[in-house]
Amino acid sequence: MRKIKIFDTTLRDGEQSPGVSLTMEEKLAIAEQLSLLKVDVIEAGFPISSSSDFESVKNIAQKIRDVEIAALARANYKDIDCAWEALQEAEQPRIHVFIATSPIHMKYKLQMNEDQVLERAVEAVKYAAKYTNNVEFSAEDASRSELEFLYKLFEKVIEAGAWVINVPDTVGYAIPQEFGEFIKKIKENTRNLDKIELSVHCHNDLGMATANTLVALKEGADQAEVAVNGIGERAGNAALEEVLMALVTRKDYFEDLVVTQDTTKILKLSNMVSQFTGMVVQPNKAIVGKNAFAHESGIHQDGVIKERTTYEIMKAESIGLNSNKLILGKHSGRHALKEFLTSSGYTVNEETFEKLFIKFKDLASKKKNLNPLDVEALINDELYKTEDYFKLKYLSVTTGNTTLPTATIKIARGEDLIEKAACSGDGPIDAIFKAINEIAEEENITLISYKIEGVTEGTDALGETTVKLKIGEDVYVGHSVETDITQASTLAYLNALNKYMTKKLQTTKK
Ligand SMILES: CC(=O)SCCNC(=O)CCNC(=O)[C@H](O)C(C)(C)COP(=O)(O)OP(=O)(O)OC[C@H]1O[C@@H](n2cnc3c(N)ncnc32)[C@H](O)[C@@H]1OP(=O)(O)O
Ligand SMILES: CC(C)C(=O)C(=O)O
Repeated sequence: MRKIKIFDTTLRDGEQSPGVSLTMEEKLAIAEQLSLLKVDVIEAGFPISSSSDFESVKNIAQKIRDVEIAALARANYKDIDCAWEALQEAEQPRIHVFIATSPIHMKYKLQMNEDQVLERAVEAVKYAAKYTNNVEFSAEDASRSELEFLYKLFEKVIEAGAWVINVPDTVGYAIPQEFGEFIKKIKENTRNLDKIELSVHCHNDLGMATANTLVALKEGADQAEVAVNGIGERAGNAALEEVLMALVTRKDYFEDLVVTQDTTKILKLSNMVSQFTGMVVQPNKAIVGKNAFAHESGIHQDGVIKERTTYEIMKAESIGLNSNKLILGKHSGRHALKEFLTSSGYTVNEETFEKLFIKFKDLASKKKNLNPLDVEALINDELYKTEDYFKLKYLSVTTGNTTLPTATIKIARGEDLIEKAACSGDGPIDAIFKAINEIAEEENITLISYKIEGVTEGTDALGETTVKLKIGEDVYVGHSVETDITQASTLAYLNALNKYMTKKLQTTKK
């Protein structure tokens, strides 16, 4: 039997998805869920890339136990020092050093030749190994690199102290059979590779990240680098839920491979990542899409009623879908909500619980059929909200086919200064956003996307609103869940602005 390690890079490569910017609280919440799912390694960030990445890695390293915490570093002393500083309080720290090895990357990007890259890689791994014996080395763009060069380089970095060798398909170029052969050759021709761990990190540019990962594991790789919902640079990374469920569901095929994760935590984690990143999961997405366990056509429904396995290869409960048997509604009391929180893995103090209970009752009285996802969205909103610098006090919107859409809004700014604005717009939402901008008085705010989706079906569905604002150089994702879509849009816009203000005020204090 061979234990496969699941290395999650949602917080590092996942956060490299265009337009995604997670707050520290959101990153910590995701890390907590990853730890409940029992991933083996959490790549918490790339500390040198920004002070907020540094702080997030540090925070996660302090708080998340029983999991290896990795931090990324280029092959230079400054990056490695910074990664190590951020990892100081980690129970099981890992420094992840990388350098590109393909002719294209070496020639054009690094402007280095093979000897220089080899020397730099060895020097960097030796340096990182002074801090910890848990050093991972990645040969960026390995799948487009010369094999002979990789054998030599890997041997040297293993000698220098690397404990994990990672083979990334950085640009998602590999084809499964070919990638399997590639891994096999690396295993056969690299001296001492059997004494350490071999990893793969596959991107999805041609839609083959999961397939490439699985074939590599079958050929002897020990670790799969994945991200929740398959998010990541460009078309994303191999999806955690796909790799994991493939290994579990096709145990007959992957007979000698063992994974130790709790798959029932998948759906909650997927929802959280989707909510915080604003990257909505496509309905037909494998494992976590809302259609993944739904049957629409009669012949399929008939089959499933007679015998579930006719059309289902996995149980919905195995990923945490419908596992909660308590029906929450407007007649539910504190005990039921507490039970829901506990069984969903949330721990809250009494004060937060009371706030949540009031919000829950309010929601339940507006919405007849509460679904567990509605309640989870409400909990996430309450638990991981940012400081409310701008607070909504009053909102009135008039619109109609013969009326100019107009929004009147009152917002508490900072401690207690109440400001008022009234604006008209192309539609009610446009009018609301203009009125908020008038009060916020921030220059260079650009709305780059606005999305509203029903969390559940029906006209009383919760509107899950996601707003992305570009302010200066950064993108801020605001999120809100309400039954009233004008209110949801206002709160999502304010949420994005509050994230911006939190960052701005933190920077001013420093
Ligand atoms: C495949 C991957 O996912 S790699 C991780 C990608 N993630 C990121 O890039 C995170 C966000 N990045 C950033 O914030 C910035 O790029 C920073 C802070 C990391 C670096 O910023 P800058 O110092 O301004 O450099 P910039 O990004 O413009 O260029 C990268 C430099 O690193 C060099 N470099 C790239 N990879 C490596 C490496 N693995 N080891 C050593 N040097 C490297 C490049 O050659 C270039 O060097 P040059 O300035 O001498 O030409
Ligand atoms: C840093 C490495 C592992 C990476 O993200 C890639 O090559 O895609």
